[in-house]
Amino acid sequence: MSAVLDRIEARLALDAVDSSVDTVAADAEAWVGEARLRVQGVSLDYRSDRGVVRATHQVDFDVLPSERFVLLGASGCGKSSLLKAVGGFVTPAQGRILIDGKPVTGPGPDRIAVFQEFDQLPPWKTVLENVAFPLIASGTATRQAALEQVRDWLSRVGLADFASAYPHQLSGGMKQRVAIARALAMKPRVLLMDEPFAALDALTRRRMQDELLALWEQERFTLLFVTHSIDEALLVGHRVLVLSPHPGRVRAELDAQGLTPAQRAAQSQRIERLLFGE
Ligand SMILES: Nc1ncnc2c1ncn2[C@@H]1O[C@H](COP(=O)(O)OP(=O)(O)OP(=O)(O)O)[C@@H](O)[C@H]1O
Repeated sequence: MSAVLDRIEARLALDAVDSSVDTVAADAEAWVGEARLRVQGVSLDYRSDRGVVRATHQVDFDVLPSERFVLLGASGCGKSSLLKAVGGFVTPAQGRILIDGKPVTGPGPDRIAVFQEFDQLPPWKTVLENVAFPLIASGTATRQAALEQVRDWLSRVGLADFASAYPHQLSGGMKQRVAIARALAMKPRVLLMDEPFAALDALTRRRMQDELLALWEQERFTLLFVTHSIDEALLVGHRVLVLSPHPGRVRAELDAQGLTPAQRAAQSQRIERLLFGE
């Protein structure tokens, strides 16, 4: 794992030397063996009575193990569609998606998603049952083992005292913590997060971002995170993929790790120019 992190640091050092290079295509081949997730030339179409809507056009990116990778773009640029495609819920019209080198052909317990909506938790199940359900239903753990793991996960997200509460008894932030615990308990190869904090108030959102980063420090999970907030992208991501408006195409891939406040402000302005023009 540390070898991978060393590679990321080496990559960042290289990019610092040539900050005019937006994409990492130049040495992509050297990374092939290490990518946890590969998205190659992915175009996504939706068919309706009114014809075909192209959501993304020939999008490429790689995510390394333990990397936090962010998809950023304006509303309608296809961020959620890309996440759904990685989740196996949408089949690409062009291109392919690989997890650990194997093509994605449908949903699977190796890719678990956390969404923005608070109603992603079945309201008739307690917090404990909500987190245990995927572990037991997928056969990942026996009921006994699942319940032990769940108690551990609830402690890690600060909900040890709420195991027997129902979702309607929780705040929005607490519900998102349950969803995160439920996802991480499955130890997914890639954790998918679709604007998970967008429906929270600003203070809770900021706290949840910090908590997510603290959990990542402990668990080093691989994260694909969707947002339309430049600040959130630069806070959460090691790398940020900026997508153009509808249909989404790759505008740039930027480093966001270890930035000083001045560098972060510069990256933020750069992203604004990419998204909105001069
Ligand atoms: N089920 C669907 N049927 C038809 N068109 C769809 C469907 N889902 C998404 N689209 C279209 O695909 C495009 C991309 O949508 P998507 O939700 O992926 O964008 P997004 O970047 O996640 O937007 P937002 O930030 O508003 O959630 C949009 O034009 C949208 O209208």
